[in-house]
Amino acid sequence: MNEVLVADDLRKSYGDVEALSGVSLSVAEGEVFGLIGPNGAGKTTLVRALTGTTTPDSGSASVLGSDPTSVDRQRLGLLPQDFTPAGRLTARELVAYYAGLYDDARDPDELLSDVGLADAADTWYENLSGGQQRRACIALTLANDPDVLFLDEPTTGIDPAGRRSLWSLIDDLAARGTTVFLTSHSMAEVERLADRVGLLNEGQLVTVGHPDDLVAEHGGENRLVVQTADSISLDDVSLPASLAAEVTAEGVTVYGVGPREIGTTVSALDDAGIVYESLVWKQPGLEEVYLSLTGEQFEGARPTAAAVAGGSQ
Ligand SMILES: Nc1ncnc2c1ncn2[C@@H]1O[C@H](COP(=O)(O)OP(=O)(O)OP(=O)(O)O)[C@@H](O)[C@H]1O
Repeated sequence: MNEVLVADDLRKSYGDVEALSGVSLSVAEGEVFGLIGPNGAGKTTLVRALTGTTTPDSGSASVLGSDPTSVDRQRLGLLPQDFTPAGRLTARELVAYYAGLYDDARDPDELLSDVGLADAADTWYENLSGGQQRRACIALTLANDPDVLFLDEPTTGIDPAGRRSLWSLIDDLAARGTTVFLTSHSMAEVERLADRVGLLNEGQLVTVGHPDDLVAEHGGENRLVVQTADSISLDDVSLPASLAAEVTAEGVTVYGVGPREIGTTVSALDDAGIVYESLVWKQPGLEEVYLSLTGEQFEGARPTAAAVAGGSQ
């Protein structure tokens, strides 16, 4: 594996706040690595340590085999979370300005077209919508056709269609060998883009893995969420032994329901005379992984045995 990014026991404190408490990871060439975690978990601090914009208290980092402060800037792209360029330049002028900082840069109009801003090339940055501004910022980070791209919450404020087109752009970049280090609060974004995901919580990397593997390991069970008009009792519901059900404020949730058990479960509810308004089958995703590993509660976690009516044999 050709390691492009390496963090080794990185620690960084701001006064009493320990933003990074010994983070180690490595990212391979061409990989899209998604970093998730609650507000204040240390994601931006980690990006800053990897890009040489902050100095860790201890530990080490390397990018493309060099210290982040001495790596060839021509090969890196960085979109910070709170980046605001000059407002009284048009989108084209802005991109051309940033392209001018590099020996070898891409064509500004091509960059604007890549991020879906070809029609807004002559609009002042300050007159672009919030989502268009973010897209213009992404175009700037691509001016030098970087080998490694850091995107700190790239699609915040971008509408769903714009977000999807940027996801395709990131896919294309990764397919061409660009290594992408992405932070995001959108689980859908990370699930869609990342080859591997790291969950940072209180300065520590709690888990790292392929999204599917993390979901299988930490995501909990499939469940059938049943909404009923009236409150119900589970006394007469005869479920297969592998399933468990819980009465909720909305009706009943049945846990452990695989695709093959949906029919049996619905029949058991019908046989017990339960009248439902809606039935939704839910599979766990990265959101469930996130919530369970950060210790937050979420609807759909199988409750403790005492609160659950188990199935019959
Ligand atoms: N320059 C700084 N001075 C003081 N404290 C800081 C500084 N930068 C970060 N912190 C603190 O370090 C912790 C981690 O912050 P960081 O911005 O890395 O988190 P984050 O995971 O990126 O959060 P968010 O999702 O809200 O962007 C927070 O408690 C933050 O207040």
